[in-house]
Amino acid sequence: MEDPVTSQPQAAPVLVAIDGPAGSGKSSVSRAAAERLGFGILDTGAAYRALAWTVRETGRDPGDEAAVLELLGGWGFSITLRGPQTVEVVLPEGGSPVDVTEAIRAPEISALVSRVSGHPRVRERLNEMFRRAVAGSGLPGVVIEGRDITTVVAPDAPVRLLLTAVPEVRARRRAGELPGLSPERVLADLVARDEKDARVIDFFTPAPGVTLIDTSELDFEQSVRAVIDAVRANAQGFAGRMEA
Ligand SMILES: Nc1ncnc2c1ncn2[C@@H]1O[C@H](COP(=O)(O)OP(=O)(O)O)[C@@H](O)[C@H]1O
Ligand SMILES: Nc1ccn([C@@H]2O[C@H](COP(=O)(O)OP(=O)(O)O)[C@@H](O)[C@H]2O)c(=O)n1
Repeated sequence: MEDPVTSQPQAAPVLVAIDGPAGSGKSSVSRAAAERLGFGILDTGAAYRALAWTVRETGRDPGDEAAVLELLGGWGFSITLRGPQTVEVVLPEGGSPVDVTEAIRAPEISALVSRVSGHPRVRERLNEMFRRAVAGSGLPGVVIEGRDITTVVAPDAPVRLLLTAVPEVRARRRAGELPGLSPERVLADLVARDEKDARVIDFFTPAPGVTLIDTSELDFEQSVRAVIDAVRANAQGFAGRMEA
């Protein structure tokens, strides 16, 4: 890709890969860290959620891999890599983009998404989409967060982190965002989803070379600092591209 001003080839963005279970702080902590570093952020879970939303909206069977792949052929997806998150999809039959930023966080979508994300060929297609989005972003760096970023999507990223926290802490945090649901129900839903997701990818154990950050005892600001410190500790060769 060329720099539009200088016409020189642009350097590929520095990648910071972050994985972790539900409620570990991946989205919120990674976003705050990315903003301070002057990097973009790609929330891959939002893509799986948007796909699950589309599967539901179009009445497809989430357990039918061929049906989900067929849908992907005509599916449009876009997500902002900087600033407030906006997620849009274009349905396979076309039409204007639909803003699903809020809708994809609904508990019905959380309950459905593991069925859609469990299909290996669907994962391959989304992974290609993630790599293209990052490579063509024109940004100095991008934090990519999800479940298999450190191991599958960007195993060669110079910074690879696994964020975690004990289930009770993660559920308490998530319950704070879902005031209509009891903490017990939130914990049960979160543990059930982690179990389903963990059948496909191990996001509890750091792979070789991945730094584990346990945020159970850290508040939000301490967690952001821990991520930035870990990025700095691995920043040989790209320190000049970070703002923080
Ligand atoms: N270390 C922390 N201390 C307190 N609250 C946190 C911390 N990390 C995340 N949170 C809050 O917990 C909730 C879930 O975090 P989120 O980033 O959505 O997790 P994930 O993306 O891993 O599911 C959010 O409301 C977030 O602000
Ligand atoms: N890289 C990823 C990211 C998300 N996912 C799936 O997408 C779902 C939603 O991801 P998310 O990151 O929004 O979930 P939370 O941790 O925010 O609750 C997960 O439960 C997984 O099923 C995945 O399979 N691989």
